[in-house]
This record gives sequence, structure tokens and C-alpha cells, in this order.
Amino acid sequence: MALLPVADALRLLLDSAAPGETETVPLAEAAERVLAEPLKALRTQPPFDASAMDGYAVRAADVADVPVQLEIIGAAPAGRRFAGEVGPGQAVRIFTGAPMPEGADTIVIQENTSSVGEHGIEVTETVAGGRHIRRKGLDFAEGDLLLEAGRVLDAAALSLAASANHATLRVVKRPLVAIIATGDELLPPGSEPGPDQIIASNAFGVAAIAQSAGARALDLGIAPDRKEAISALVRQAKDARADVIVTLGGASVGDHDFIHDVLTGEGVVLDFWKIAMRPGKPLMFGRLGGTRCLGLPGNPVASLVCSHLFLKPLLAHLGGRPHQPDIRRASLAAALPANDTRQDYIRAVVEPTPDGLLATPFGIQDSSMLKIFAEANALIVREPFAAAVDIGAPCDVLMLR
Ligand SMILES: Nc1nc2c(c(=O)[nH]1)N[C@H]1C(S)=C(S)[C@@H](COP(=O)(O)OP(=O)(O)OC[C@H]3O[C@@H](n4cnc5c(N)ncnc54)[C@H](O)[C@@H]3O)O[C@H]1N2
Ligand code: MOO
Repeated sequence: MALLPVADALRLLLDSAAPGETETVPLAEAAERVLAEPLKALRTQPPFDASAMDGYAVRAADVADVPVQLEIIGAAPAGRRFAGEVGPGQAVRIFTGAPMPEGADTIVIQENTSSVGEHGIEVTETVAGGRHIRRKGLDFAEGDLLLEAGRVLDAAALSLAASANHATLRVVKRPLVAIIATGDELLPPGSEPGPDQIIASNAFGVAAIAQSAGARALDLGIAPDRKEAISALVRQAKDARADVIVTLGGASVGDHDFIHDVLTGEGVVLDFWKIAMRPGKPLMFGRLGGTRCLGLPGNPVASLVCSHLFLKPLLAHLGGRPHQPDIRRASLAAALPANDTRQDYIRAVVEPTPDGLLATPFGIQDSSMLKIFAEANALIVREPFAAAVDIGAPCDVLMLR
């Protein structure tokens, strides 16, 4: 049977994947969350004409000719306005952020004054009317639209929401990803493996990728290669109301590869199984009601490459986040042979040179090899049936970091 092209698999996977439920969170917990509804200002900022400088609130007409002496009739620190009115020949000591007193129409900064006795100043520089005054509503007015729905709440957005007097924000719920490892040979890190056992590694990288896409990861541990044991964890994932269930391993066709049977047995309707990609050929995707199920191949590099290419955009869509793979042009530092039927993702180091990016592929690309994956910062992407190419040929690279 012909393998499904990567682009078709991605289309099926993202079909109808849209942001789901929303929740209200305190502002202090809203960083990097996705705003679920447009945000309007609950107040006007500044709520009054305010001084932008430390100095004196005066009448511009009084300081048209300098030097001139003025009488200080009071003070206006930030948070406490001067109650009276500034008359001719008078000034009010004022500080940045304080409301402008009645009668004054400009600010003389204190550097342009000197003290005269206990209650007077001499103004040494003239200043035009309206200087150093922040007008009421300069930043925003009550009712203004401040942030669009879908905005990822970065530093400026959070401070703006706070300034507009929102103590909580309505955000898109972070999708929950339940991760199930499978395999009799697997033990968690920190164990003492027997002679035929290895350490389970995939869940950690997959969880990290899920979290980088704004999701929560729930590691349900390792099921042995028994259908009932795997089914039990799939049900546990359902009970936890996972939006996405990810299984690791058992996706291929061996005698101990049960994921296909378990998922379909649990009622999963498969959208696809096996795609034209290396690594990652046995990738499986289906739906169990509203829950999406992604069966990742067990080989560690296949698990992670499939997570970058499929799980990440799926979670971004479900969480209402933008997702744009970072694909760039580079030239090859090594010749590559002709490609076969599968789209190839080749671990490589991409580095800048005066002539542009240079991509150096690792020589051996077995999909069990994590060390070179950790050294790689990119994947060279080769189309199915791509012709053999020489050193220096252009190529596409998917940047990973
Ligand atoms: N006859 C065929 N055999 C295989 C095919 C095929 O098309 N026909 N495909 C190969 C490809 S491609 C891959 S990828 C693997 C994936 O198979 P599975 O998804 O069934 O994975 P497993 O057999 O369970 O494990 C493969 C390998 O990865 C190790 N593994 C599994 N889970 C983890 C984990 N959580 N952490 C670390 N390592 C893990 C496992 O021990 C195996 O060494 O199938 C090929 N075979
Ligand atoms: O996914 Mo397998 O790792 O293509 O070899």
C-alpha cells in the first residue's frame, strides 16, 4: 500500500483542530497563555492630566519672561492631588505621576529652578504651555479595545491588562496530552536495567515538545506489551480528559506491536497509519470521540521528529497558538544520495557562514541515535525521490533550536 505523504497526513491531523474550552485565571498565572476574548479597558489611563516630571506646576504666562520668582503654595505627590488652585505668581511643588493642580497649565522641571527662601523658587528657563503634562486618556480610555482574542500574553500585554484593571483573564485552556509508553524492555530512568532491558526516554522529550507548544503533559508511565495493560492506560487517559493521547512504540507490525489493535479496540477511528517519512513511518492517528490519538513510533528519534512535525502543530491549533515551522535555505556541506519514497528528515548541524547557512548532515542516521540528535540543531528536509546532490547544493532545513 502506498504510504501517505507527510503534507496529507498533516492536513488530516489538523482538520477541525481548533481551540476548545476556556478558563479564567489570575493575572499572575496568565503569562504565555492565549487570550480567549477581546480585552477592553475597564478604566482610563491616566485618569487625569498628570505631571510627567518632578518640578513645579505653574502658569505658562508667569514664566514667559525669566528669571522670575514664584511663591510655592503647596505640594502634589503622586497619589495626592493639591486641593487648591494655582493663581498668578504661584507654583505647586509636583512629582511625576501627580494630578495637575487647577489653574496650572505647564510644568517647570526642578533642574530649571532654584530655591528662594523657604516658600519661593526662581525659574531660570521659560517653558511653553502644556509642557511635561500627560493628558487624561493618553494611554487608553475606558472601553477601548486593548488586546485581540488569540493574543499570546507577553510582558507588555500582561502589564496593559493589569493597568486596565483586569485582575483575571479569560484564556484558552491548555490542551492536556497523556503520554503512554509501551514495551516490556523499558524501565524508567534511575532503574537498574536487566541485561535485555533499556531505559525509556521518549516520554521526556515528547512532554518537553508538548509543553513548548503550550500544552500540559501527563506521563502515564510504561505499559508492558499486553493489550489489556495498554488499554487500561488509554482508559486512564480518557478519564483524565486528555485532549490528545500519545502512545510511544508498538506502532509497527511486529508480533508485540499492539497499538493499532488496542486503539481500534477502544473505539478509535483511524485517520491514517504509516506515512512516507523517515524516521516516523509507522505513525498512526485517529479519534476517540473528541480525543485525538497519536501513535508515535518507538524509535527515539522517530518519536521526537514526529512530535516536532505533528504533535506540536496539533497542540498549537488546539491551544489557539500560532505555529510556523522555522524552515530556511542552506547549502549542503556533504553530497547526498538519491532519496527513495519517504520524505527524509536528516539530523544536521546548521551554522552561519559569510555565504549563508551551511548544513552538515551526520553520517549515520539510525533512528535510535539520540546523541547526534542532541548535537543537531536542524533537520535537512528531502522530498521523496529527490535526486542525488553534490556538496554545495541548496537544501531546506527545519531549524530545531
Ligand atoms: N517489518 C517491519 N519492521 C519495522 C518497520 C516496518 O515497516 N516493518 N518499521 C520500522 C520503523 S520505521 C520503526 S520507527 C519501528 C517502530 O516500531 P514501533 O513503533 O512498533 O516501536 P517498538 O518496536 O515498540 O520500538 C522500537 C525501538 O524503540 C525502542 N523504544 C520504544 N519505546 C521507547 C521509549 N519510550 N523510550 C526509548 N526507547 C523506546 C524500543 O526498545 C525499540 O528499540 O519499527 C521498525 N520495524
Ligand atoms: O521511524 Mo523508523 O525510525 O522510520 O526507522
